[in-house]
Amino acid sequence: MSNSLQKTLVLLRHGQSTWNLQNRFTGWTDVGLSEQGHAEAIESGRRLATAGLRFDIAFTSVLKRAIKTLWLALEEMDQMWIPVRRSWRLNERHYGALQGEFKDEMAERVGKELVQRWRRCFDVRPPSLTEDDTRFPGRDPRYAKLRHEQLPLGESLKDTIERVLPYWHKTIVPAFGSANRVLIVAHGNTLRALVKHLDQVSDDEITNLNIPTGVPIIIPVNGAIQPIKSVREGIPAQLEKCGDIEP
Ligand SMILES: O=C(O)[C@H](O)COP(=O)(O)O
Repeated sequence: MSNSLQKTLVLLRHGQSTWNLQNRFTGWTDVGLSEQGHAEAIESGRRLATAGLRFDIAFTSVLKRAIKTLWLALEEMDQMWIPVRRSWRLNERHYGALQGEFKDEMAERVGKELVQRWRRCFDVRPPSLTEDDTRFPGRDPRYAKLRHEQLPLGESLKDTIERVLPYWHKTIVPAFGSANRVLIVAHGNTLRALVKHLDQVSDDEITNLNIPTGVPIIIPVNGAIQPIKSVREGIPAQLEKCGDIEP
């Protein structure tokens, strides 16, 4: 590995999932990729290979839509051999009792404005699960090592940031010590959390940011693992605002 290489972080949201396609709140529900999502993942690998990027390590969540996207992208780059680390801390934001609900049906029930607030406002939590709910993560063996207080019942973006950033600081940033190119394949809201941190986006402004599925965001970083230019410039512009009524 040459140390003269520009250190680069790439963020990639998983390809479209079957529940993105059905427009359902997903969160920690472990759904697979749709046919389109599968194609998006392969295309993301193609784009990264065309950009000449070779990775030293990859990070992902413990949810298969992200893991499969990573596999497909690495396969396309012929880099399936690189080390991969998975963590629950990169999981999508937990959507509480909304998980499984259809977003448009929910908007008819409670109003589009509230649905949009749940989805995009910085510190608005979705309605909570209870621990006897089958969707409670404490019932899932992959979370058996989490402390009770780490098991979410429903998270705001603020809560999500609070569990993503310790992983960023303790595990991902140190990985750059021996790696020049680091790939993170994660989820819409965990990537919003990272972009908020990297670009120092205000709590208010972050409500405008949406991360598209399957589009790699290429971020050259300096020695302190800070972006050399604005991360948001590399992300297609979005019109959503906190509380806005979506079309
Ligand atoms: O968990 C979900 O429903 C999606 O992955 C992200 O949904 P959002 O765009 O409504 O936050």
